[in-house]
Amino acid sequence: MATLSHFSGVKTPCPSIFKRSVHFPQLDFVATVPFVSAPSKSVKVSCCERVQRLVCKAQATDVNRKETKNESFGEAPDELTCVMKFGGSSVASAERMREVADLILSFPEERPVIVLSAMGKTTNNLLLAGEKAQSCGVSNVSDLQELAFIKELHLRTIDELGVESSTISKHLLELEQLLNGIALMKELTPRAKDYLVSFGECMSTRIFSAYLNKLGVKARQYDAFEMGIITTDDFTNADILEATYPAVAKRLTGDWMSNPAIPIVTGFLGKGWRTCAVTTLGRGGSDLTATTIGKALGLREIQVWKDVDGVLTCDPNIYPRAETVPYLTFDEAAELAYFGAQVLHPQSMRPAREGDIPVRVKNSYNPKAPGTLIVKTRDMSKAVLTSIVLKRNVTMLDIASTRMLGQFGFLAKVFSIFEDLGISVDVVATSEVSISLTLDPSKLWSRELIQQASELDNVVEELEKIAVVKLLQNRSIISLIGNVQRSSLILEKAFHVMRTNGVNVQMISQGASKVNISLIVNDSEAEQCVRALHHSFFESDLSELVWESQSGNGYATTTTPLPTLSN
Ligand SMILES: Nc1ncnc2c1ncn2[C@@H]1O[C@H](COP(=O)(O)OP(=O)(O)O)[C@@H](O)[C@H]1O
Ligand SMILES: N[C@@H](CC(=O)OP(=O)(O)O)C(=O)O
Repeated sequence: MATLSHFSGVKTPCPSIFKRSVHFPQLDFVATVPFVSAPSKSVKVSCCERVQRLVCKAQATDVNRKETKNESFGEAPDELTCVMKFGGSSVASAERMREVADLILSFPEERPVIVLSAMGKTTNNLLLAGEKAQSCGVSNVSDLQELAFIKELHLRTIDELGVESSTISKHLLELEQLLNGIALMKELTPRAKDYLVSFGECMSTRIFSAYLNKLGVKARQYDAFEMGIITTDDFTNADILEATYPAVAKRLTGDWMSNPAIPIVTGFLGKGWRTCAVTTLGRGGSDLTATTIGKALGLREIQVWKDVDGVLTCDPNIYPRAETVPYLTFDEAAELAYFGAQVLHPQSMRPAREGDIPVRVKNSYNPKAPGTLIVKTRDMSKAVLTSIVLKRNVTMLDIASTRMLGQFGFLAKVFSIFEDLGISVDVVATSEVSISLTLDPSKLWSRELIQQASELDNVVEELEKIAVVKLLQNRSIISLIGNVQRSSLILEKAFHVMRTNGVNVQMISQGASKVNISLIVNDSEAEQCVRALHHSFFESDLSELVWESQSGNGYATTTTPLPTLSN
């Protein structure tokens, strides 16, 4: 991974050459121009100036190579090197888009595929607009506050970046027509929802691509659903299908070889393989788009640029003193994402792990911060706890067989009920005749509230045919992601914190080879537990404990006073 080299230095405006570059179609800067490393003087310069400088340098130093390499002999351009995904907060305004363009240009050695999310809170606003149109049957959807906000944001951005309003005018018009349709039908199906939210990514990528082209940097916009991202037809939560990888590789590599331009791809979206309709990959799904493209092209690295310094030791909204985790394995990151850390999409590690492609989580607001590097293996010899994750609003079921002894097949019966009802289970603790488990809220949340309630009723009704069932709601899963080789130490310390704070752990689960220990507590106690656990594991010295537990007697004693709950 390259270190961030900021394009700073003596201002070198080169207007004539810059102008020429705009009209010079072969200026495939990413493909063939060897960018020169940054001068050391640190003077803030605009993106425009950077491009001018790149163009000057390219023309001054590489004219011969360029001519012989691509044009005279028709050789293929150098391959694409990495994916850079920028989330909604990274492209929330014209200013942020300029900074992202700057950032991309500050990696002269990279030939990246760019994946973008919708601008800022656009996805939320689109969903809200859809729901209002459906429920209020708005006669004139142009009155919808959310639609007005979306229009204003995108038009202002276009204006401030100086790109043509025609870049997205068709989309804005179509969006309004779609909302009118929803209002008329008073219906917002999951399929319509996915089509509705797709406007966010379709517009952000078009604006950004037009802006790069305006700067003289050749870029090409892609809608993921036209580019080979093929998914199941599970609207609002679709899965990537295998056919995606060859299709995406063929399309992106083919275009790049024949006419190099930075691909700017819509994150989050796909195309259902049966319906051919637009699908979405679940909230935060652009991370998955990025890792999918990384695997499809066999790229060197996948970068996901966020608004935090990397993956942190816990959610900074719960505890602002959370620290950056420098290294994670794919397994740790997947577990962390699955158990609720918003920073990564739950499925996003799968393609990266399959392709063994490192994922780097970086902060677009603070590019110099080293971020988090996620790889296949890492040195765990000193690792105890990596991160604490909280999943709120979880439903727990306590199921005890009505026949108390030796009832083989009991667990199989319980799980077949969940299978039949299509409900995923998260955490399980079991004996031969009883089982406690939590239900995966992400699968339940994607359904309507009423549907959720009746689904829970159905589960209980079915289970009551073979067991006594207790339904416990408003629970939280606190997941301790770390080194299971140190599970005794982790558990000792965690339970000490819980006891000191008077919290009763209602269920605990730890797999043999997993990187995760899950504790279930009441929702109302959960955040305070996370803060106390964080303090205990990350803000006190564990080295003595680690040393003692390694050196033989198996007993680790706590030397630091344990914190009590506080808000
Ligand atoms: N363990 C964690 N590490 C880092 N960020 C976290 C963690 N848990 C929750 N977050 C939240 O995730 C946010 C980043 O994820 P997200 O909003 O999806 O990023 P983006 O939209 O830029 O892709 C952060 O702003 C932070 O509030
Ligand atoms: N825009 C989509 C997809 C996404 O990945 O967004 P973000 O990268 O901002 O989390 C969402 O809000 O869910």
